[in-house]
Amino acid sequence: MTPAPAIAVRDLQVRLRPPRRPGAAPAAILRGLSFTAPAGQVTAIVGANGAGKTTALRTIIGAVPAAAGSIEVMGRVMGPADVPLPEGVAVVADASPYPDHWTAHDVARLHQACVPRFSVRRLGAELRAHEVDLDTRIRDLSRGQVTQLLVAAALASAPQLLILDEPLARLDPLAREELVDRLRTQLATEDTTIVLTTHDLDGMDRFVDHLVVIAGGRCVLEGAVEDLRDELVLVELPGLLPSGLALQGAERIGDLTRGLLPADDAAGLPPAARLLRPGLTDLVTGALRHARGTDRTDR
Ligand SMILES: Nc1ncnc2c1ncn2[C@@H]1O[C@H](COP(=O)(O)OP(=O)(O)OP(=O)(O)O)[C@@H](O)[C@H]1O
Repeated sequence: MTPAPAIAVRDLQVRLRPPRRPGAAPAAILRGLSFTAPAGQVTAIVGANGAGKTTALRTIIGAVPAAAGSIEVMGRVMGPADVPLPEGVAVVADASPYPDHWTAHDVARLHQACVPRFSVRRLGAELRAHEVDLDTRIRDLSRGQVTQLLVAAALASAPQLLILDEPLARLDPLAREELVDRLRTQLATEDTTIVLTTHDLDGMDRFVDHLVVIAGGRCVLEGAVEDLRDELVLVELPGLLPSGLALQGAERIGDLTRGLLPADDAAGLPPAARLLRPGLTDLVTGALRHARGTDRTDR
């Protein structure tokens, strides 16, 4: 049974005026985006650069106004008025929201004043584990260390729902692996729902439960990863595609044509076809290529 959604977004429309062009008409950034993030699971929101992932997260947390649609976070209907996020939601933005002359001690004081479950001890332990100095001003930390500070502050809030925008982008490979492990532990020990945007799917197959692929401000693929891997097969065929056969997100790799097909349609494939279980990256790249209409079958 699918768990109740921690986040439910329906037909979300966002229009934004291009920055530094006050006279320009607002452009449609989200165009009817719908998806859910099941409670107690890890949802990854992925898509091409500029697809609208950050805008979606910023709209969900109330930082960007929606032109239409509905958002529910842990059962609370958000917007259009200034509805605060429910208690128990922590957000790791893609940049520091704190004044850059602050240190980790200032961040701790702020959270202590506003978040009932915040643990200063946990913040300190998290930062010391990653060798981030608590007395250094934010402007003197590296970008990766700032990410560590934002993640540590979020984890020290003992959140029920943790929303992270591109948390892996600025981390070195080891720190990235460690963060995925920390989030896994958080999920296992505190049953925290995790929703993150990322471009980095390497090693995420066994971490991500629910996948949301966004292209052009809409969701083009959504589902439980294991269900999607059952419902779609990755087909590899030598040579060109036989006429009448269309693979989703098809690409040519050397002499092979490779793409996704609903598992129910696999019976009609030529005998030379190899059928594989798609990984997370196959699902995402296939969906994005298909959404772009750049399926390459004839070269
Ligand atoms: N404040 C803003 N005002 C106007 N347009 C914006 C604003 N923020 C983002 N956009 C535009 O909205 C579109 C989506 O941007 P967004 O940052 O949501 O994409 P993204 O999927 O997170 O991209 P990336 O993977 O590169 O981080 C882009 O075309 C961007 O230029």
